[in-house]
Amino acid sequence: MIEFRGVSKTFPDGTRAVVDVDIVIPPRKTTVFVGSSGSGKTTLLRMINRMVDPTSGQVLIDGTDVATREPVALRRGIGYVMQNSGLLPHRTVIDNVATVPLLRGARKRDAHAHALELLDTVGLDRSLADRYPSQLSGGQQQRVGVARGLAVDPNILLMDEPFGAVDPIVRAELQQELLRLQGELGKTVVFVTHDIDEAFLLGDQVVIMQHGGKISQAASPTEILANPADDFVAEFVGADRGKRALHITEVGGRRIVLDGDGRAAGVLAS
Ligand SMILES: Nc1ncnc2c1ncn2[C@@H]1O[C@H](COP(=O)(O)OP(=O)(O)OP(=O)(O)O)[C@@H](O)[C@H]1O
Repeated sequence: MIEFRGVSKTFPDGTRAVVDVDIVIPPRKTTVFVGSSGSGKTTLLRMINRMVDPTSGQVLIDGTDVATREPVALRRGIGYVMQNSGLLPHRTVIDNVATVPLLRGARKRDAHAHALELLDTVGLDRSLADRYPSQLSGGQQQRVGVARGLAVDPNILLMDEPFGAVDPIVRAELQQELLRLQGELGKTVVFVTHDIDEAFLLGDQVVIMQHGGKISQAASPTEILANPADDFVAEFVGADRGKRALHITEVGGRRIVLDGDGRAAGVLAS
């Protein structure tokens, strides 16, 4: 479990990125931070692995304040996937995936064997292992990024707009793939997006951030759609447009919430 207790972040130039955030992120579920540009989503995410430290308040992982953890060691135990994959351009796919395990002292042969398995896990052909990132499509690069994030077998996987830079069809594929993976792996996933449809599709818990780094609502997609906390949320999720008359359908054993246009708005926990 990850817990934010009264967390604020003011950058040295005076920008108040996050203001007094209290939130519990349950284990083995996907929590999505969604909001417009500059609402503090990335800052909040980065406080989990100490890429950013709060100005006040605490971030706890399983009851331990991350401020007491050595940042590099902390980061090596938490998967991190970012937009544009963040792959090292001069290293092959397999070396990119194996980077952190090798830094942690794994033997090269073991790290590579595990990296190949991870390519299977994220749906990539092993024949791509010796390519360089520039020789892959955008969607393939993102899959390598996810494989790299999983390479240390983390309990927590942080994903910062991981599908933001790919076209809509590939994006939909990657979203489905993440739902499948999460069904198998059951990580604590914290995901940042500015796309409310993506948030509702992927999130067990959706955290709606408003400009100025405050949380407007944190709840399941269905709760948010049924009972938006305020006018900001209602407008942000489109509830005011009457488009989201919800109904539920079953696809592949999962209960999917559809909006008035028949678009997937969320998946109900079974
Ligand atoms: N290092 C920094 N120094 C000063 N201000 C910063 C710094 N990093 C972020 N900010 C500011 O803090 C606010 C929140 O930024 P953050 O990146 O967390 O937002 P976001 O919701 O993730 O936005 P986006 O969707 O555009 O990535 C913004 O106003 C941003 O300009």
